[in-house]
Amino acid sequence: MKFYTPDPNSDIRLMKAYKDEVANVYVARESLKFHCHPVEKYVDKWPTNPPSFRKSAAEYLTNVRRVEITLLGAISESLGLETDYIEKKLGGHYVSLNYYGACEESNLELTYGVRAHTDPTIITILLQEEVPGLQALSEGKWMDVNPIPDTVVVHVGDLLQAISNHRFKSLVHQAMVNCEKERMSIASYCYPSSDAMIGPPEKLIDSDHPAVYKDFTFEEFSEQMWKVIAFDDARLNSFKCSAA
Ligand SMILES: O=C(O)CCC(=O)C(=O)O
Ligand SMILES: [Fe+2]
Repeated sequence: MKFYTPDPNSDIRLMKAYKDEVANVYVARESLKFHCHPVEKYVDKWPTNPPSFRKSAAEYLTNVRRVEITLLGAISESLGLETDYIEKKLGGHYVSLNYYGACEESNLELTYGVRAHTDPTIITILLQEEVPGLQALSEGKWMDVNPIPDTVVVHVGDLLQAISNHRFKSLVHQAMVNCEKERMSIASYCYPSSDAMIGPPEKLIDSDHPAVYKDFTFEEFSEQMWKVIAFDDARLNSFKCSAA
């Protein structure tokens, strides 16, 4: 338990399952979250048990970063922007190793892995092992996103929604638990640097697409996130052009 800390700014943090007394649900996820870019800066803080952990994590996370940059290049181009438009905004990278224990049948109805949310990221790359549990909201209905071997899932996060002036919408998703098998996943959260300007570029604003958001920095967004406890893109509301 040496990684357990209530400090949200810690470079590495173990988070336990908890009961949400207000909603009367149990959130079963246990996760180890840590900063991972650049790897050399943070690797000394990572677990040493099992002994292969640091090497395997460094290799995986370096490759994930490469995939992210390629994807962000393709996303930028699809928006008619320079290939490196989003890459230039990149800053940190945070990872969450998620563990969901199998649930007792009598508790299943009131137990979630993770409740419905969007990610406060540009994109998230999720690797699931073979046990299903991820669901995405599509046209008002929950859809299972079952694992496919050697395949990652890419979530659009709130910040890509803002940068793209709503051409991309952040994905509402949740993780369910089951009574038979524990489940694990690795979520890699891709963040801008604190001074990066988020908000739509001129090219994405016209009379058919008025600017949805003002310019704001990732630092301002992060401050806001601690003030408004929202689980979805309501985190962006105070940056809307129509906001008072
Ligand atoms: O474990 C999953 O399938 C989802 C995890 C997730 O949504 C997250 O870490 O943000
Ligand atoms: Fe998520």
